[in-house]
Amino acid sequence: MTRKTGLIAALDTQDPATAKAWAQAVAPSAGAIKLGLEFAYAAGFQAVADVAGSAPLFLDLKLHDIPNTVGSAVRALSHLRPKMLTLHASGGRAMMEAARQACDDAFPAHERPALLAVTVLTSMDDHGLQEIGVAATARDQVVRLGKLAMAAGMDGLICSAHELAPLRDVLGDKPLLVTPGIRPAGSQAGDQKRIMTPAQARAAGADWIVVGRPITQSDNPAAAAAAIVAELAG
Ligand SMILES: O=C(O)c1cc(=O)[nH]c(=O)n1[C@@H]1O[C@H](COP(=O)(O)O)[C@@H](O)[C@H]1O
Repeated sequence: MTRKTGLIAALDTQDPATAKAWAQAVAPSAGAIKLGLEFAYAAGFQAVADVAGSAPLFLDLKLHDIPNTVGSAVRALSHLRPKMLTLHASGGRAMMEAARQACDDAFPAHERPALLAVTVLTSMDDHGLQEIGVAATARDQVVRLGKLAMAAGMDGLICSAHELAPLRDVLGDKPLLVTPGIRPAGSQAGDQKRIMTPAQARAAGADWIVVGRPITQSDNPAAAAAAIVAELAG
């Protein structure tokens, strides 16, 4: 099955004016903008609402706490009407079920965000997992958490593009699969470990790719985002 792969632009900054300028620059290319921990902590949630006014919002707060707290947090965020909302699958089944319940309670049915469970951060590799006591490979751990997350009612998963094929094998077409750790050829990997190019991620079956610094740190963010979308279309 050939999937259409969209671009989510990660606007990681502390400055509302910069975020607004980037949001405008990527608007013709990106299907959504991602605002996350850095921006929300520095600029506050009113600024999140202001920037998101112009584009569908991927709200990346990576919730990870006891079920009651995560459920309450989802309710508290509902006024922002995100299109997608992240939480850590490693928070466990009950935590994810609490988020699902809160989402179903607090959002009108047609405005419910996609709940996306982060499996294994794309900045981790097998060695990094061993250091935190996980003996499984990143690939096996992603599949394990992916199955758990979908059983707990999540709409999709955040993973690296390397795990798209094994996840599709086990879970089929239903989950929305979103892949950060995307690097156009020639760009710096930085802290990302499990990376692929936009074209490789599309070929592997991503629904969305998330790209931050290769766009925001380029001389021309609008052109960088357009080039990524052209690569996805190619
Ligand atoms: O949840 C995420 O979006 C996320 C999960 C993950 O495993 N890896 C990951 O990089 N991200 C986010 O995706 C973006 C990637 O940014 P760049 O590395 O600058 O392209 C950042 O905003 C990260 O917070």
